Amino acid sequence: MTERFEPAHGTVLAEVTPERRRASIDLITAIREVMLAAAVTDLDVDEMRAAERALTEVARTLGKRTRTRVVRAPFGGPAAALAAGRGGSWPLFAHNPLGIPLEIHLDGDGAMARLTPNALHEGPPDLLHGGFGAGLMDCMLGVLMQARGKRSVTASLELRFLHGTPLDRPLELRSRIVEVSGRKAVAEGWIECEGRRTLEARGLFIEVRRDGA
Ligand SMILES: CC(C)(COP(=O)(O)OP(=O)(O)OC[C@H]1O[C@@H](n2cnc3c(N)ncnc32)[C@H](O)[C@@H]1OP(=O)(O)O)[C@@H](O)C(=O)NCCC(=O)NCCSC(=O)Cc1ccccc1
Repeated sequence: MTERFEPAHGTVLAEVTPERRRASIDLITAIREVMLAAAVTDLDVDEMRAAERALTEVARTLGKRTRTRVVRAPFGGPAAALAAGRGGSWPLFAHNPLGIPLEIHLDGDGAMARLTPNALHEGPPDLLHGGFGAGLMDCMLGVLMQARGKRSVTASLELRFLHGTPLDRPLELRSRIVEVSGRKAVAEGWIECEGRRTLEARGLFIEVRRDGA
Protein backbone atom coordinates (compact mmCIF):
# COMPACT_ATOMS: atom_id res chain seq x y z
CA MET A 1 0.00 0.00 0.00
CA THR A 2 1.36 3.43 -0.89
CA GLU A 3 1.04 6.04 1.83
CA ARG A 4 -0.42 9.31 0.53
CA PHE A 5 0.09 11.42 3.66
CA GLU A 6 -2.96 13.43 2.63
CA PRO A 7 -5.35 14.02 5.53
CA ALA A 8 -8.76 12.38 5.12
CA HIS A 9 -10.28 13.64 8.38
CA GLY A 10 -10.06 16.62 10.65
CA THR A 11 -9.49 20.34 10.74
CA VAL A 12 -6.39 22.39 9.96
CA LEU A 13 -5.27 25.27 12.12
CA ALA A 14 -6.07 27.89 9.47
CA GLU A 15 -9.78 26.98 9.71
CA VAL A 16 -9.87 27.78 13.44
CA THR A 17 -10.41 31.34 14.69
CA PRO A 18 -7.59 32.94 16.72
CA GLU A 19 -9.87 33.01 19.80
CA ARG A 20 -10.49 29.25 19.54
CA ARG A 21 -6.77 28.59 18.98
CA ARG A 22 -5.88 30.58 22.09
CA ALA A 23 -8.60 28.82 24.10
CA SER A 24 -7.41 25.42 22.85
CA ILE A 25 -3.75 26.17 23.71
CA ASP A 26 -4.74 27.37 27.21
CA LEU A 27 -6.94 24.30 27.75
CA ILE A 28 -4.18 21.90 26.68
CA THR A 29 -1.67 23.74 28.91
CA ALA A 30 -4.07 23.35 31.87
CA ILE A 31 -4.51 19.65 31.07
CA ARG A 32 -0.74 19.15 31.09
CA GLU A 33 -0.65 20.75 34.54
CA VAL A 34 -3.37 18.32 35.64
CA MET A 35 -1.42 15.37 34.17
CA LEU A 36 1.71 16.25 36.11
CA ALA A 37 -0.15 17.07 39.34
CA ALA A 38 -2.17 13.82 39.09
CA ALA A 39 0.97 11.76 38.47
CA VAL A 40 2.86 13.10 41.49
CA THR A 41 0.06 13.99 43.93
CA ASP A 42 0.43 12.81 47.48
CA LEU A 43 -3.08 13.79 48.59
CA ASP A 44 -5.26 11.50 50.69
CA VAL A 45 -7.48 8.91 48.99
CA ASP A 46 -10.67 10.94 49.58
CA GLU A 47 -9.13 14.00 47.97
CA MET A 48 -7.91 11.95 45.01
CA ARG A 49 -11.40 10.45 44.59
CA ALA A 50 -12.96 13.93 44.67
CA ALA A 51 -10.47 15.14 42.02
CA GLU A 52 -11.25 12.08 39.89
CA ARG A 53 -15.00 12.87 40.01
CA ALA A 54 -14.36 16.50 39.06
CA LEU A 55 -12.14 15.44 36.14
CA THR A 56 -14.69 12.89 34.91
CA GLU A 57 -17.22 15.74 34.83
CA VAL A 58 -14.75 17.92 32.86
CA ALA A 59 -14.24 15.08 30.34
CA ARG A 60 -18.03 14.77 29.95
CA THR A 61 -18.36 18.51 29.32
CA LEU A 62 -15.53 18.64 26.77
CA GLY A 63 -16.80 15.49 25.05
CA LYS A 64 -20.26 16.96 24.35
CA ARG A 65 -19.08 18.13 20.93
CA THR A 66 -15.89 16.71 19.39
CA ARG A 67 -13.80 16.64 16.22
CA THR A 68 -12.48 13.44 14.60
CA ARG A 69 -8.84 14.58 14.99
CA VAL A 70 -6.76 17.01 17.02
CA VAL A 71 -6.62 20.36 15.20
CA ARG A 72 -3.52 19.94 13.08
CA ALA A 73 -0.90 22.34 11.87
CA PRO A 74 -0.34 22.48 8.09
CA PHE A 75 2.55 20.34 6.79
CA GLY A 76 4.11 23.48 5.28
CA GLY A 77 3.89 25.43 8.56
CA PRO A 78 7.58 25.33 9.50
CA ALA A 79 8.63 26.42 5.97
CA ALA A 80 6.14 29.29 6.10
CA ALA A 81 7.38 30.33 9.56
CA LEU A 82 10.96 30.34 8.31
CA ALA A 83 10.02 32.33 5.18
CA ALA A 84 8.00 34.84 7.21
CA GLY A 85 11.16 35.64 9.17
CA ARG A 86 9.42 35.59 12.56
CA GLY A 87 12.63 34.26 14.04
CA GLY A 88 11.70 30.98 12.38
CA SER A 89 9.94 29.74 15.48
CA TRP A 90 7.56 26.79 15.22
CA PRO A 91 5.47 25.32 18.07
CA LEU A 92 4.90 21.57 18.27
CA PHE A 93 2.03 19.83 20.07
CA ALA A 94 0.31 23.05 21.14
CA HIS A 95 -3.05 21.30 20.63
CA ASN A 96 -2.19 17.76 21.73
CA PRO A 97 -1.53 17.06 25.42
CA LEU A 98 0.09 13.70 24.66
CA GLY A 99 2.98 15.29 22.77
CA ILE A 100 5.89 16.96 24.55
CA PRO A 101 5.49 20.63 23.59
CA LEU A 102 8.49 22.24 21.92
CA GLU A 103 9.12 25.71 20.53
CA ILE A 104 11.51 24.90 17.68
CA HIS A 105 13.75 27.69 16.42
CA LEU A 106 14.68 27.25 12.76
CA ASP A 107 17.53 28.95 10.94
CA GLY A 108 17.37 27.14 7.61
CA ASP A 109 20.25 24.71 8.16
CA GLY A 110 19.49 23.77 11.70
CA ALA A 111 16.94 23.70 14.49
CA MET A 112 17.14 24.25 18.24
CA ALA A 113 14.70 23.84 21.12
CA ARG A 114 14.89 23.92 24.90
CA LEU A 115 13.10 21.59 27.25
CA THR A 116 13.15 20.78 30.95
CA PRO A 117 11.69 17.28 31.23
CA ASN A 118 9.70 16.44 34.36
CA ALA A 119 8.41 13.43 36.28
CA LEU A 120 6.00 12.55 33.44
CA HIS A 121 8.96 11.88 31.15
CA GLU A 122 10.73 9.37 33.38
CA GLY A 123 12.02 6.03 32.12
CA PRO A 124 14.88 4.71 34.26
CA PRO A 125 14.83 6.34 37.73
CA ASP A 126 15.45 10.11 37.46
CA LEU A 127 16.21 9.84 33.73
CA LEU A 128 14.36 10.59 30.49
CA HIS A 129 12.54 7.61 28.93
CA GLY A 130 14.38 6.44 25.81
CA GLY A 131 11.19 6.41 23.76
CA PHE A 132 10.49 10.03 24.64
CA GLY A 133 14.09 10.86 23.66
CA ALA A 134 13.54 9.11 20.31
CA GLY A 135 10.28 11.02 19.80
CA LEU A 136 11.94 14.33 20.57
CA MET A 137 14.67 13.56 18.04
CA ASP A 138 12.12 12.55 15.38
CA CYS A 139 10.44 15.93 15.98
CA MET A 140 13.69 17.90 15.80
CA LEU A 141 14.75 16.18 12.58
CA GLY A 142 11.27 16.02 11.04
CA VAL A 143 10.46 19.69 11.52
CA LEU A 144 13.79 20.60 9.94
CA MET A 145 12.76 18.56 6.89
CA GLN A 146 9.36 20.28 6.81
CA ALA A 147 11.16 23.65 6.93
CA ARG A 148 12.84 22.70 3.62
CA GLY A 149 9.36 22.82 2.10
CA LYS A 150 9.49 19.15 1.13
CA ARG A 151 6.87 16.64 2.14
CA SER A 152 9.32 14.15 3.69
CA VAL A 153 8.79 11.40 6.22
CA THR A 154 11.10 9.42 8.49
CA ALA A 155 12.25 6.21 6.82
CA SER A 156 14.77 5.28 9.50
CA LEU A 157 15.98 6.72 12.79
CA GLU A 158 19.16 5.53 14.47
CA LEU A 159 19.82 6.47 18.10
CA ARG A 160 22.87 6.39 20.35
CA PHE A 161 22.13 6.73 24.04
CA LEU A 162 25.49 8.05 25.28
CA HIS A 163 24.50 8.94 28.85
CA GLY A 164 21.26 9.06 30.81
CA THR A 165 19.38 12.32 30.17
CA PRO A 166 18.43 13.83 33.54
CA LEU A 167 14.98 15.09 34.49
CA ASP A 168 14.36 18.58 35.93
CA ARG A 169 17.41 20.06 34.23
CA PRO A 170 17.38 22.33 31.14
CA LEU A 171 18.15 20.47 27.93
CA GLU A 172 19.14 21.80 24.54
CA LEU A 173 17.87 19.87 21.51
CA ARG A 174 19.54 20.44 18.18
CA SER A 175 19.35 19.11 14.62
CA ARG A 176 20.91 19.82 11.23
CA ILE A 177 20.73 18.46 7.70
CA VAL A 178 23.91 16.66 6.69
CA GLU A 179 23.13 15.21 3.25
CA VAL A 180 20.57 15.66 0.48
CA SER A 181 20.40 13.42 -2.56
CA GLY A 182 17.29 13.39 -4.75
CA ARG A 183 14.29 12.35 -2.64
CA LYS A 184 16.55 11.32 0.24
CA ALA A 185 17.86 13.57 3.01
CA VAL A 186 19.82 12.71 6.13
CA ALA A 187 19.66 14.76 9.32
CA GLU A 188 21.47 14.44 12.61
CA GLY A 189 20.32 15.60 16.01
CA TRP A 190 21.36 15.49 19.62
CA ILE A 191 20.30 16.32 23.16
CA GLU A 192 22.70 18.24 25.39
CA CYS A 193 22.52 18.73 29.14
CA GLU A 194 24.87 21.35 30.57
CA GLY A 195 27.21 21.03 27.60
CA ARG A 196 27.28 17.20 27.56
CA ARG A 197 25.66 15.22 24.76
CA THR A 198 23.45 12.50 26.17
CA LEU A 199 21.70 11.28 23.03
CA GLU A 200 22.56 11.39 19.33
CA ALA A 201 20.28 10.58 16.39
CA ARG A 202 20.63 10.14 12.66
CA GLY A 203 17.57 9.93 10.47
CA LEU A 204 16.88 9.18 6.82
CA PHE A 205 13.95 11.10 5.37
CA ILE A 206 12.30 10.35 2.04
CA GLU A 207 10.27 12.86 0.09
CA VAL A 208 6.91 11.22 -0.55
CA ARG A 209 5.79 10.76 -4.13
CA ARG A 210 2.84 13.02 -4.91
CA ASP A 211 1.46 10.84 -7.73
CA GLY A 212 0.67 7.97 -5.35
CA ALA A 213 2.63 5.61 -7.61
C1 LIG B 1 7.80 7.08 1.85
C2 LIG B 1 8.60 5.87 2.37
C3 LIG B 1 9.51 6.28 3.51
C4 LIG B 1 9.45 5.31 1.25
O1 LIG B 1 8.61 4.66 0.33
P1 LIG B 1 8.79 4.86 -1.24
O2 LIG B 1 8.53 6.27 -1.59
O3 LIG B 1 7.99 3.82 -1.88
O4 LIG B 1 10.35 4.59 -1.33
P2 LIG B 1 11.13 3.96 -2.54
O5 LIG B 1 11.02 2.48 -2.51
O6 LIG B 1 10.78 4.67 -3.83
O7 LIG B 1 12.61 4.33 -2.10
C5 LIG B 1 13.20 5.59 -2.32
C6 LIG B 1 14.62 5.51 -1.79
O8 LIG B 1 14.59 5.47 -0.36
C7 LIG B 1 15.21 4.27 0.14
N1 LIG B 1 14.46 3.84 1.32
C8 LIG B 1 13.11 3.78 1.42
N2 LIG B 1 12.79 3.37 2.68
C9 LIG B 1 13.95 3.17 3.33
C10 LIG B 1 14.27 2.77 4.66
N3 LIG B 1 13.31 2.48 5.57
N4 LIG B 1 15.56 2.70 5.02
C11 LIG B 1 16.53 3.01 4.13
N5 LIG B 1 16.31 3.40 2.86
C12 LIG B 1 15.01 3.47 2.47
C13 LIG B 1 15.14 3.28 -1.02
O9 LIG B 1 16.14 2.30 -0.92
C14 LIG B 1 15.32 4.21 -2.20
O10 LIG B 1 16.71 4.51 -2.32
P3 LIG B 1 17.41 4.62 -3.79
O11 LIG B 1 16.66 5.71 -4.53
O12 LIG B 1 17.23 3.27 -4.41
O13 LIG B 1 18.85 4.97 -3.47
C15 LIG B 1 7.60 4.73 2.83
O14 LIG B 1 8.34 3.59 3.24
C16 LIG B 1 6.72 5.19 3.96
O15 LIG B 1 5.72 5.87 3.75
N6 LIG B 1 7.07 4.82 5.24
C17 LIG B 1 6.34 5.30 6.40
C18 LIG B 1 6.91 6.64 6.88
C19 LIG B 1 6.35 7.05 8.21
O16 LIG B 1 5.21 6.81 8.53
N7 LIG B 1 7.20 7.72 9.05
C20 LIG B 1 6.81 8.15 10.34
C21 LIG B 1 5.98 9.43 10.31
S1 LIG B 1 6.91 10.84 9.69
C22 LIG B 1 7.62 11.56 11.09
O17 LIG B 1 7.41 11.09 12.16
C23 LIG B 1 8.48 12.75 10.85
C24 LIG B 1 7.99 14.01 11.41
C25 LIG B 1 8.03 14.28 12.77
C26 LIG B 1 7.59 15.50 13.26
C27 LIG B 1 7.11 16.42 12.39
C28 LIG B 1 7.09 16.16 11.04
C29 LIG B 1 7.53 14.95 10.56
